Amino acid sequence: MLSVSQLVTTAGQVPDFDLKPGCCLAVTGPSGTGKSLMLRAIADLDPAQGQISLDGRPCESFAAPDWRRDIRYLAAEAAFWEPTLGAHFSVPPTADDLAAVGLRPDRLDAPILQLSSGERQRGALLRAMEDAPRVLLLDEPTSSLDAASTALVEALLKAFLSSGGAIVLVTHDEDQAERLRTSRLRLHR
Ligand SMILES: Nc1ncnc2c1ncn2[C@@H]1O[C@H](COP(=O)(O)OP(=O)(O)OP(=O)(O)O)[C@@H](O)[C@H]1O
Repeated sequence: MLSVSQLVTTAGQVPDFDLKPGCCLAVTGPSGTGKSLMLRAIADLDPAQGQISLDGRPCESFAAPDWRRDIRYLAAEAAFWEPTLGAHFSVPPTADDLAAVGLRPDRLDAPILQLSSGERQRGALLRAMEDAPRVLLLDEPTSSLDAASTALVEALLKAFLSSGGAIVLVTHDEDQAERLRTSRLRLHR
């Protein structure tokens, strides 16, 4: 489904990989080895050399919004530009959607600045999963979460994989990498 070949970011060369539907590539490695730059390059947010394709179709042949609709990037610190979480969705998430990540319905209408970092992180993940993307590029998606919320998010990600989605997961949590991954990539200095 997602194929990455000869990718070079400003941090260096990324090993080639192919990701099939239902598969999760866990990317680990010391700080500063280019994990985030790799995700940003795949999302076509930063210039990079190399070939990236989806279902055999090269990234360059997609209009940028179409590529980023299919290949959804969630930054380690997600940006918000509307006053409330709910305003970031084209269709507001249902109570069940919110419960899947442990968010109370009233969090949708609270000012962004009144959300905890964990609530913002879970809200940003729900937003990234809106409209059924094909691939999720996740940069430390549970870094602000307690164990219970992390378990909810991991269950949601497993359901996404079961439905045929694919994930590139950057994480410093080796146990999480082992729980979710179908393959591993370790970046070195
Ligand atoms: N836009 C940029 N231009 C040039 N260098 C950058 C840019 N963004 C990050 N870097 C540098 O590239 C290197 C890799 O950064 P990156 O954020 O990808 O690391 P990382 O592996 O994700 O680290 P961490 O685990 O701390 O999040 C770092 O040395 C960083 O300072």
